Amino acid sequence: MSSQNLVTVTPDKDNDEIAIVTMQRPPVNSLNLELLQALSKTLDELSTSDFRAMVLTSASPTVFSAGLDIMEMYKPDLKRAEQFWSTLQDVWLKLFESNLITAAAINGHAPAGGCLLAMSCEYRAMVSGKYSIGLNETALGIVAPRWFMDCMLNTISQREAEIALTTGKLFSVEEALKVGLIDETAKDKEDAINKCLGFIEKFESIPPLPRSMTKQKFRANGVQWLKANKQADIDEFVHFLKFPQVQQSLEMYIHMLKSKQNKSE
Ligand SMILES: CCCCC/C=C\C/C=C\C/C=C/C(=O)SCCNC(=O)CCNC(=O)[C@H](O)C(C)(C)COP(=O)(O)OP(=O)(O)OC[C@H]1O[C@@H](n2cnc3c(N)ncnc32)[C@H](O)[C@@H]1OP(=O)(O)O
Repeated sequence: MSSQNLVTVTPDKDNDEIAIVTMQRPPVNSLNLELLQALSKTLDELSTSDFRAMVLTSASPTVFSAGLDIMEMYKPDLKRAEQFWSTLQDVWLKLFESNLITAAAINGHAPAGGCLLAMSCEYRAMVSGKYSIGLNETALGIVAPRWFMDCMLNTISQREAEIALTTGKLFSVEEALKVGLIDETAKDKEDAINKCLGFIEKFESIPPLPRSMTKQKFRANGVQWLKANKQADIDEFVHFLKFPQVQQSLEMYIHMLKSKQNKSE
């Protein structure tokens, strides 16, 4: 699949100022360099378009996004790893600071980088079911970067965030609702999108510029840190990948994912 097809943008059927942005990298929308590049390009295009709002969702029936593609971190080509991390930073900055009204229709699992994308939006409706969402990096033997943490702190309390991150917690849909990691539950993807549209409607009579400026002021802290430390953050990521213990943890995690599959056959 060419990178052009990894993300689709379609106007909402009832309101052509709202973009439905769909990630479609089977099987689980894991965020590899190409999907991140497609997201980055889409966010650029949206920022200069007539769309005033977007709903981020996934074409998978059970997974919003499985987070970063682990294969981008396991025994990586270091030049590509730099480009990968830099593109992830750009996607986060563009989405978190977007002038558009942003909402996530979370139609399935959203671990780690998947949770980051959802938290970067202003509103989250998640389909009920046996899905999970959270920053589970420590469970993989890796450390969520500071700006992942800042993003979670923009969503739930510091105490909940610290416990969740140190334990690598993946919240069930009910737990996520209780701590405020999601705003609403939905019965299916269509319902989740409709709930996001309901959130977007609240801004019908609010002028866009003061709205987006207010949002950006609320979000300035985490953003300023990353903008000032972009290269240092890339260097730290690449350095981190060189640790044998990190590679070992990733290898074990990949085996675990594969054996999980064998068990259910
Ligand atoms: C201070 C130092 C700072 C420096 C920073 C350094 C490091 C930190 C770096 C980054 C932070 C990391 C962020 C991340 O996002 S890491 C990724 C975390 N993701 C996960 O843990 C999710 C793993 N996946 C799952 O749990 C499940 O797949 C699922 C999402 C619940 C879906 O389950 P389902 O049963 O539907 O699918 P399968 O498990 O059978 O998967 C199908 C297929 O996809 C492969 N796969 C799944 N997830 C990933 C992934 N994240 N990356 C790559 N591949 C993935 C899986 O292995 C199967 O592959 P197969 O070939 O066997 O079909």
